[in-house]
Amino acid sequence: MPKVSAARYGKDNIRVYKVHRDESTNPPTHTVYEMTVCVLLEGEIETSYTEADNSNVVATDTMKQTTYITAKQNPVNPPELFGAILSQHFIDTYKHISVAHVNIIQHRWTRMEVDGQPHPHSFYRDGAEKRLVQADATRGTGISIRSGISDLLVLKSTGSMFHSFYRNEYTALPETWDRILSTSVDAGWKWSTFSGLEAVQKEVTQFNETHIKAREITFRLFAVEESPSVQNTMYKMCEEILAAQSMVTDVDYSLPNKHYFEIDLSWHKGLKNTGKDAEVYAPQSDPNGLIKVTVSR
Ligand SMILES: O=c1[nH]c(=O)c2[nH]c(=O)[nH]c2[nH]1
Repeated sequence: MPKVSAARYGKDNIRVYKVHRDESTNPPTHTVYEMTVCVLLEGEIETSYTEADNSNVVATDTMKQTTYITAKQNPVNPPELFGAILSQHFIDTYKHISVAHVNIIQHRWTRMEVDGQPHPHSFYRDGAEKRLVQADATRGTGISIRSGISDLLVLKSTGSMFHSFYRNEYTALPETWDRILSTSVDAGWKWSTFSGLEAVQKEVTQFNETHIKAREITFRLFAVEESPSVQNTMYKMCEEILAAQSMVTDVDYSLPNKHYFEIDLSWHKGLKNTGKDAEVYAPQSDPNGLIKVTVSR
């Protein structure tokens, strides 16, 4: 007899925008937030699959409406707090729901500078980088949160090496002591499980601080390190984030190695464009290296 061994369902791609208006300035200063939310619920929902029993189905439309109402009635910044409030709501409200998974992708709206002044209500998208939160409320356990960043595209034009790697008859790659290093940063830091919403609220200032710190560590080590490999540089980033925030138990990075190939132009009038003479390179779309790590305390 087959049985449901895992099931969750919900609403994905719930797009939410919220404005905060500070009326104490003239004109009022607006701060805007935009996010894409996914809510997935688990619990005693098997019979909706096996017996067409919808009596235990919280409609995915209800999840969307709940997301809007929760955003209206609560802060959406930091997104970790909003995710915790929203996920806790579902297990508090529905006794047959045991786990609520809330995923938040926060998009960038950076304030414009106009005539050297921060503009009160105009913003621009300064890149594809996203701030991420996965907040999961589990009945009887608490709220687990992973914060992160993704799609942060970076490049350094020197200060990266890759040599002394394993060589055999399948190895074509030459060693290099000076290469271009480019990646799209996807990083996360998992917080030790919060006992409940109050525990999240108590630490609310830590989330934005740690986001800023993790980003700063990523930038600084990427830039300053004489990188011997993607592996070693990402490990050092993890170590520093763990050292910077005692409530973080695990840090993970997933880094594509976006290759830039030298182009030999010597066939054209002996043009020198390799080694120390290399100036024009061919950026590669694919294939790319992909290096992942999780470092735990
Ligand atoms: O930093 C790197 N790590 C690798 O594992 C690898 N493999 C490769 O071909 N180039 C690189 N670079």
